[in-house]
Amino acid sequence: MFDERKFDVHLKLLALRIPRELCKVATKIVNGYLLDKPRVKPITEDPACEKNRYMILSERVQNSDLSDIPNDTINELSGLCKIDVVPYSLTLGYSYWGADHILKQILPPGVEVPSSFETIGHIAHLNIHGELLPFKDVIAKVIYDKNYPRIKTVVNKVGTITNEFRVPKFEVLAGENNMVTEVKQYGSTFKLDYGLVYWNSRLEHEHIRLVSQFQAGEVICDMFAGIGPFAIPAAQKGCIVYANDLNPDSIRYLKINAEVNKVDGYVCAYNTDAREFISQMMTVPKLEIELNDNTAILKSCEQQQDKITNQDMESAVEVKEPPNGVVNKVENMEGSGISGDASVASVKRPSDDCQAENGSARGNTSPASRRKGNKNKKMRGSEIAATKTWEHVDHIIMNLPASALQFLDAFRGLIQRKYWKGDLPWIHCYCFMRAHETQEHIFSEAEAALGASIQKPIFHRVRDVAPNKAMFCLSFRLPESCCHENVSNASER
Ligand SMILES: C[S@@+](CC[C@H](N)C(=O)[O-])C[C@H]1O[C@@H](n2cnc3c(N)ncnc32)[C@H](O)[C@@H]1O
Repeated sequence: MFDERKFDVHLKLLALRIPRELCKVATKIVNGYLLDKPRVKPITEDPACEKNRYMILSERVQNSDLSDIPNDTINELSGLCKIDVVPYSLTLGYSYWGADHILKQILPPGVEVPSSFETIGHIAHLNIHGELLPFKDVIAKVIYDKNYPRIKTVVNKVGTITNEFRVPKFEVLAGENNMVTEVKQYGSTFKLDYGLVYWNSRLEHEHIRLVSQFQAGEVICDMFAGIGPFAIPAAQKGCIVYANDLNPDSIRYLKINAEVNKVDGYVCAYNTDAREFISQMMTVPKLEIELNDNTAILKSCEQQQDKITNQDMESAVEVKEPPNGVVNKVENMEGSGISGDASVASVKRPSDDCQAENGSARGNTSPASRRKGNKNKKMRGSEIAATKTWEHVDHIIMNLPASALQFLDAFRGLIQRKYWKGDLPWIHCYCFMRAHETQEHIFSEAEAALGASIQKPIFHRVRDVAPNKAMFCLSFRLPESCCHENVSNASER
């Protein structure tokens, strides 16, 4: 590819031959006149005699009579030992120079040298384009050589991201063709195939910033979860996490990561469209509605019976029994020890998949009891099984900045207020803002999608993604007016 010898720089230097045992003292005396180059030791072995060592002098010392060094120094050194000056040749070659130095010599003058890159485990991700494209292989080789063994694969992004999974196309330019890697973020380990799933190491701080707002025991829905950089740390904190992604490979790795980080008991994984996912999370199951209706009927029957019994006490009239079906159904639930959870679990919905993966499905823990979650305590399968997401979710994460605002329409009339307990969820919706846009633009787009006005929104600048484009997180509590009040329209599934 290129001749590495062309980077050789030959230095003609001088060295002092000093008895080995005096080197330490002599170094102090000639301090400031020894060779001072990164990664090159100024004291080396004398090839002719092991009793001596060479003290290599700096390039500033050119005369063998040492006239470049002050007399005082020379006199002090002469008092220590006989001064013996020898010529010394040093070659600084390809292995010595850094990537920046080498690339500057290879690339045309004036171009920006691409010596920095994003690191994902053992992979170096370059973004070589335009005038540098003809040099991509040589750039990759230098970056590989200079960073091996930390970097074992060098890839370049090809074109722009067009697929909905937000995964760039890569070409491997140097090293092994292996895109499966492992990264660590704030104590969590993430395995991933960088060629198949979305990953951005630059979001590390944002992942932790958001998760730091969550409390142990809270219920989190991550609509665009990827391989779990929000979901896994949230679960490690003791949150119950429902994590979804459309990309099946992301979900495969999300499950692997939940296991690797020992939080598979806290994470329920879904592989569907975000709208479908959040709708399934918030839909009150038919059996729940029936149970609710039956309980209401039973209550009214009991009240009726009490009334009749009271009347009976007063005057002997015929007592009407409540409908058999109602009594039997409720008695069966109570008498057989089958809880409401079991009846919910029998409804065919994505949580059945979760049940298969985690040995559980959603159920009926109240927000208050869930808040007792403990970071270090392994959650019992029943706790995640007992979570009814249509009754309470604390936070909903939407990290698909290019279009998450448009997905906010999914919340219109989604929550059945009658079944919901406590505050409505916080929505954390990521978006991009261009230079010509303002926060008000984002805000009105969000309100238009929701069909409701947002109170007290919080804008957080995440990072600049391009000179004229920044990523933001818009956080707000879902407005009450988004809720569906009409219970009779609840899903019949
Ligand atoms: C920007 S990434 C964010 C991933 C992760 N939350 C993170 O912070 O690294 C967006 C994710 O949304 C997923 N995605 C794209 N469209 C989707 C949709 N309609 N429904 C669900 N997930 C979708 C992609 O596969 C991708 O993993």
